[in-house]
Amino acid sequence: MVDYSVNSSVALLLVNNPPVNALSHAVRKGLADGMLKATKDTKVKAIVIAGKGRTFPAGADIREFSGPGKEPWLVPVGNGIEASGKPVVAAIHGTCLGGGLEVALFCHYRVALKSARVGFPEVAIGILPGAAGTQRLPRVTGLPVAFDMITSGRHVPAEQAKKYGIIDEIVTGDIVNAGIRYAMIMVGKSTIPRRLRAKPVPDAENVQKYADAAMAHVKRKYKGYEAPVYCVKAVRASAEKPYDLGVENEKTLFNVVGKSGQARAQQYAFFAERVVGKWEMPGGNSQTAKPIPVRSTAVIGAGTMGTGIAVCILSAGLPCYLVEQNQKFLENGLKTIKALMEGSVKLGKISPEVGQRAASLLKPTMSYDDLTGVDLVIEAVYENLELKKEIFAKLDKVCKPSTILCSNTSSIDIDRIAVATKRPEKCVGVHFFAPAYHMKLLENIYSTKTSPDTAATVMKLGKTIGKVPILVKSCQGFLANRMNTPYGTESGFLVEEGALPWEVDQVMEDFGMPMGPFKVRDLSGLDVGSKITAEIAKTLGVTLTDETRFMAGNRYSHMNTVLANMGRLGRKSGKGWYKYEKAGGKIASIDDDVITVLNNHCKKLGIERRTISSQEIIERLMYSCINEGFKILEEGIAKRPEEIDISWLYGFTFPKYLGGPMYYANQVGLGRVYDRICYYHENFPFSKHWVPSQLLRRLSEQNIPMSQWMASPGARL
Ligand SMILES: CCCCCCCCCCCCCC(=O)CC(=O)SCCNC(=O)CCNC(=O)[C@H](O)C(C)(C)COP(=O)(O)OP(=O)(O)OC[C@H]1O[C@@H](n2cnc3c(N)ncnc32)[C@H](O)[C@@H]1OP(=O)(O)O
Ligand SMILES: NC(=O)C1=CN([C@@H]2O[C@H](COP(=O)(O)OP(=O)(O)OC[C@H]3O[C@@H](n4cnc5c(N)ncnc54)[C@H](O)[C@@H]3O)[C@@H](O)[C@H]2O)C=CC1
Repeated sequence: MVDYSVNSSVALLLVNNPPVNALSHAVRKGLADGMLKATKDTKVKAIVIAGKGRTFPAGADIREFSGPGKEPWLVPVGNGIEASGKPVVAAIHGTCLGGGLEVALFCHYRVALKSARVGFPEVAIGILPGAAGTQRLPRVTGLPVAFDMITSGRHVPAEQAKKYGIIDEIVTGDIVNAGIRYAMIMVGKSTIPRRLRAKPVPDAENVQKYADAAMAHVKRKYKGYEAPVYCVKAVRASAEKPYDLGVENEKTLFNVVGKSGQARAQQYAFFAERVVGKWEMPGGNSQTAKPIPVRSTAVIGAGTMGTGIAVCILSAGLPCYLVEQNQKFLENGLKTIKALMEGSVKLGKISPEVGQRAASLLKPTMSYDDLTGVDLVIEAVYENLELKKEIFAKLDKVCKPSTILCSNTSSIDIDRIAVATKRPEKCVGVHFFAPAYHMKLLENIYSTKTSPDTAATVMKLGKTIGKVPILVKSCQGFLANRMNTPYGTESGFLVEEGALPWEVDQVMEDFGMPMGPFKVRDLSGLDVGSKITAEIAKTLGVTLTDETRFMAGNRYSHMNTVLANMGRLGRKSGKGWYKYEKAGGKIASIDDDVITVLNNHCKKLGIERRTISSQEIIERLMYSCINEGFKILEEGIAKRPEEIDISWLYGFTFPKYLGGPMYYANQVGLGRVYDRICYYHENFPFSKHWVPSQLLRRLSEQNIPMSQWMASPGARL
């Protein structure tokens, strides 16, 4: 795991643990043994630590965190490195993260390729740097940078890291050779002044000010997450305690936060994100399918979604046609894209060069004939099957035979659109989430005819444009919207039965959702929901009135439309489920008028309002969705619970510290969740979403935890 060699007078400790050279037990042992050997060998005058293959160690082996762990721990290994009288150089390429950066900070010198990145991403997996990183980084960078890097987990490019003092020199060429050259220059120099443990933390007297600011920041930005709070406490101690006590304190904090449910959930989410990249569908999978190269693209429709999607594509440096039917909409769309790109540059999401290049990559047009040569088209016009079919038929005629035709439809079965073409195998759904330039989920949808190569192409495109792509089978609403539907429906029923909108919102925000369901409705507009309901009613032949309580035998709440009909459209009209400081305002406050409307509505319907507990609110909103999630698995719409959890984490900003709704269900206990679903089914027989999933029933009755079920696909159904 650590290859040892001596090159003239320099010993090389080359970590060899693909793919990311994680600091597993064998690597730690290899480093300790290598240091011992190099120290004893009188011919060795300096030592280089580097990584073989793609990277310097990218951190501890996260999989080891679920076991008891084994000595040697990283701190004693690091102490051995630091105590060496022979200069030790970390030669860094790729990603030097977490424990990897801690190893580098134990070394006396650090050189890096310009393309390398360093960072402490532990906070993202619910822990803190536990091998003295919280004590050593502040001694190099000072407190503000250390607080920022450790609580954000951001990866810092090598040149920036050099400015912070983390990297001593940017080198070129082969990293091992560059490390050895640098080490030879350091031969004979005392290592004592390079030992970070003995250095003071700069500006330590102002620790209170920096720590308070950091704590206020993390409590606001990472509300509900425990790890950032622990990170602040650990870094703070670096300025308040002698080095060894600071390290002890870090260990104590690490042991608490590292054993928390949040850490386990966040580590599950880390691996779930990687699992969904290994997709499978009838006829192929991520290993066997071949994506076609995408060098040019087009987006049809310059509305809300089309412009957002174009921004994603342009930010990745890909050329993009933007096609509209209406000149004014096209001009407005271009203005939106320009503003969004400028905003991305300002926020540092893209470089100014990429921002400038976008102008030449974007090709607005009103003519489909320009699209002959593009590799991939994304349609984002109104949600209307006939219109989408018309566009797909047109694209099928003008585009070259290899062009992949994608639809951003939020609900229409892809098969129903693909029939309009002679290339159904090249038709696929690519469902972005609003705002498309911001939300990380890309829900790719295969139809009965989509080929694995087409699926591979959109999965790869997702990664290229910085999204987390998942692949699911087509059905009405697909995975994300279908599963999320009971969340909205049940919140509507809860306010009819006695809860107040702000009570429901508060409970769900305390649960961890960034915004309660009624604030979300106000944000997207009550008219939007009301129009969708009206469309469904039309299809079902139902005439909606204020007294309507059922649609096609299913319970229904008309309250949203009642408010929308009063002109209460949400934020945009200054009133909705809440009232706002002005039309377009953002500050929501409780509105007594809504209570009056609700009371009148309930009186009309003969509903006696009652007190509803927080527990019931969470169960009704979450368990109804979880039940649907199990049906989605039963039907093979998603292959694994990980696809479901990722869709909620990145499509609906479900808190990562709960892992995702399916992981959460497993934590609650599938038996309990199933029993409560049965209870609600008995009490609310007219809501289809409470009909218990058969898969959940089986897992619950046989007492099979989801983790076991996930690990043995053969046991599925
Ligand atoms: C209280 C608990 C008791 C526990 C006892 C043990 C105590 C030990 C004390 C430890 C004290 C030290 C503390 C410490 O050092 C903390 C850490 O270092 S935590 C880890 C920090 N590092 C990270 O979080 C990096 C995570 N990885 C990434 O961000 C990306 O993988 C990376 C940027 C490195 C590369 O990205 P990319 O090229 O896109 O590749 P993939 O992401 O697809 O990864 C490829 C492959 O590698 C697997 N993998 C990646 N990182 C790790 C890792 N750190 N451990 C294990 N495995 C890792 C990844 O899952 C992929 O494999 P698949 O098989 O494909 O899933
Ligand atoms: N708005 C949202 O939050 C989300 C919407 N979607 C889906 O994305 C699609 C687009 O939705 P929005 O962007 O919200 O709609 P939108 O109404 O903002 O924009 C649609 C645009 O398409 C243009 N258009 C219509 N016919 C056209 C044609 N024949 N050729 C070229 N352009 C044409 C219109 O002029 C309009 O500018 C829909 O299918 C919707 O269901 C998906 C995810 C989220």
